[in-house]
Amino acid sequence: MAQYTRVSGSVGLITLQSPPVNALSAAVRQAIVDSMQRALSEPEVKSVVICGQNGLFSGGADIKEFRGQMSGPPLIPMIHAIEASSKPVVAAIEGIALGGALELALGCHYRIAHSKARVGLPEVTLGLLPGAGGSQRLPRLIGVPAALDLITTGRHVTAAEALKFGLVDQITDHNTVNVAVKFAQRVAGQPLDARRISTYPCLSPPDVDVLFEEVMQRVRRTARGAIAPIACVQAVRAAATLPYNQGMERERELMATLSTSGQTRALQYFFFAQRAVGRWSMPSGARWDTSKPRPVHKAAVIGLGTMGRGIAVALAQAGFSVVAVETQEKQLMEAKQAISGMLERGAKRRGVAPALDKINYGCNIQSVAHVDLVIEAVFEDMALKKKVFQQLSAVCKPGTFLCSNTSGLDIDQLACQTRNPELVVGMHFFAPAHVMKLLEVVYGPKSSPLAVATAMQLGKKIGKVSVAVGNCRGFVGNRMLKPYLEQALFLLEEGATPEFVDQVLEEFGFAMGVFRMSDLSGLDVGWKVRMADGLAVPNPTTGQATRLRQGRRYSPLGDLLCEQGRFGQKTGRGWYQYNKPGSQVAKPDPWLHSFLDEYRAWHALVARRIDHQEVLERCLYSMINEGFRILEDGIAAGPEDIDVIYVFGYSWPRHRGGPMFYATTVGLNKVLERLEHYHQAHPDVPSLQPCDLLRKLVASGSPPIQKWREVIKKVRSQL
Ligand SMILES: CC(C)(COP(=O)(O)OP(=O)(O)OC[C@H]1O[C@@H](n2cnc3c(N)ncnc32)[C@H](O)[C@@H]1OP(=O)(O)O)[C@@H](O)C(=O)NCCC(=O)NCCSC(=O)C[C@@H](O)CCCCCCCCCCCCC(=O)O
Repeated sequence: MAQYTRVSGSVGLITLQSPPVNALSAAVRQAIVDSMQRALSEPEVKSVVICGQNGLFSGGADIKEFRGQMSGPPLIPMIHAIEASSKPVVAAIEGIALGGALELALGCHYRIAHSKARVGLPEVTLGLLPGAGGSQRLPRLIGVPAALDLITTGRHVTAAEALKFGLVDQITDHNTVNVAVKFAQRVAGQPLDARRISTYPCLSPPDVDVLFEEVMQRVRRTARGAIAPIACVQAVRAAATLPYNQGMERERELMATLSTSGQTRALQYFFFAQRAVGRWSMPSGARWDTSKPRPVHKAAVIGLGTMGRGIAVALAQAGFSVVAVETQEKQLMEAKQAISGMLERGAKRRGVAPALDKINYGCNIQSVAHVDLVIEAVFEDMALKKKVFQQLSAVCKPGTFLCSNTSGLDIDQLACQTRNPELVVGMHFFAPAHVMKLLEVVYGPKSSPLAVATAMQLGKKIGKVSVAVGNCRGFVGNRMLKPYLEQALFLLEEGATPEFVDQVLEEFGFAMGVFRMSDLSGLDVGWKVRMADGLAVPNPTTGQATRLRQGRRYSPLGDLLCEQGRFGQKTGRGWYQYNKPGSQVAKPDPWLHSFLDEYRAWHALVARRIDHQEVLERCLYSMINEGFRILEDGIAAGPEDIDVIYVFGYSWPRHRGGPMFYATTVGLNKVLERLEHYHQAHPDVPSLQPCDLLRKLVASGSPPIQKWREVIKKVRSQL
């Protein structure tokens, strides 16, 4: 757990040993305490170095331990004892020093980092604050503004940036432990009073109150209801205004609130969920650890509209050679210009050279003959996509993976157009594709584990969080979006306004309510799909029949707006009005309110008062219910997959863990009971009918989310 050795005659070397990230578990903390005692008691030892094994200092407190009763020596007194030591202690930071690990390093008298190391206090991302003295020592060491930045964002900084801040004393390109040992020998016997950070005054800028006010306002604006960023500001404020001991007391109080909050439980769940989705499996039994990906060197993108452009940029920025194809010369030139601009802006932001030479442009599909993988991103039209897949199958070299960026069409139908259907998968990016982190990798019944593994690995290489999902209409994300959108429309019919529904959803934590989001994406997208499905029909017969289609309740409100040319932001009118087409500032539209009044009158609907609770329950529980159906159908392997898709692709507030985790915080029995209630009131809305898996989970005592897979297995084996 930590090895103690004496090196170079007079240096006690404590090596943290707890794979994979040397987290500061109870056993590691005990070993540090024991090793420090030994180092202090051995007269030959004049100084101490703390490092981590395998080139990695430590990933901080062991997050798994937060779930249960804490045992072993607590971090705070351990770090105080190190700081109070009469012999100098040097932290040798390789790889990472995050959270509690950086707090440990701040308790040391000196910090030496490898040039490639990264340090940070990411506790805020787990719904916590640096609760082992980090919120009090960091501002004393690097000043209030820099500490506020690091602690409220949780961002990792490079060794070079850490040196600039004065967070580390030295950086090296050589063996960090050797450098630290030599350094420790040099400083042995020197006075330590000036090296104990807790004794430093906290130097604040003269306008510190204004600074805290500004930061607090920014944090409140961006936190979307998360409490940890606010507590982080309060803790740093305590460092700036109180003596160290009182600041520590404030840190403890704030930490006590955060560590017992539902938000930290959600964020810790999400931390592990993000990692769990990499361990994908398919119903065939194929898995991440038994399926080897094939290397991709050269990729192609077919269709250079908004999505294709973003995908080409994401690939080129990650170092892939890209062939970008658009069949019309004029569109190709426009796309080339747009892509070059995106690459240049991205490169400027990251301080690197733009990867312009990574992309070759072509008008002819023949130009993709030699690539390893193609991503088709043409219009969302099955006939067109089928044609492209036939052409690709004829043109590409044997073994080329053929992927579609469809957002919900049947992957199997595309695979059937090719000679090698096992090489076909969906790669569903989210707009803007070079920015959004999510990638749904969609396997059809014929997709091989090799194709899935290759797409998953490619996703990782271009910086995406990739989730493997099965093939069905809308896959996971868009399939769950359907009942959510549908409920929002029904609520308008029954008396709500777009502003009210959006306000409730934004207060819940979504970056954008459903109507603002629809205006941004374009109302015509869904309209075209509904027309293709025979749902949206021009001039339907009047009366009740227009609100009942294919045997279920249907709201034509979206279709009616589209018939008026109101496609959202791009036309300057949608659920809201905008100053001009393309503007992003949504304003309530009196025209829309009269339109809703007329619509209700026409259909003899009496507007009623709808409250916050009903908006949340109907929109979210119908979506969650669909999530349970997706699990039941085996489209997602586990609830973590759904939650990761929703946080990264649909702006679900991370501090609520994702829709399936949220259901556990509400209580599965409550979700079931409310769905039953709403289904009784709206029997013609099938998405409100609670699904079997939800009933089974409630009947089995609502097990914790980590145990759902066992129940899902049982339910699926009974089908
Ligand atoms: C470290 C990483 C950057 C590595 O990334 P990489 O991509 O290489 O690998 P993975 O992310 O896949 O990780 C590999 C593997 O390791 C697991 N793991 C990673 N970090 C941890 C960890 N810290 N703990 C446990 N496990 C970890 C990970 O899950 C993977 O395994 P899996 O099986 O899931 O595949 C990257 O992993 C990373 O960023 N890690 C997280 C780093 C982090 O966030 N660290 C901060 C942790 S929180 C912390 O340190 C808190 C401190 O401030 C101390 C708080 C002290 C509390 C004191 C109590 C105060 C009192 C309050 C209560 C008072 C009550 C009262 O008074 O009444």
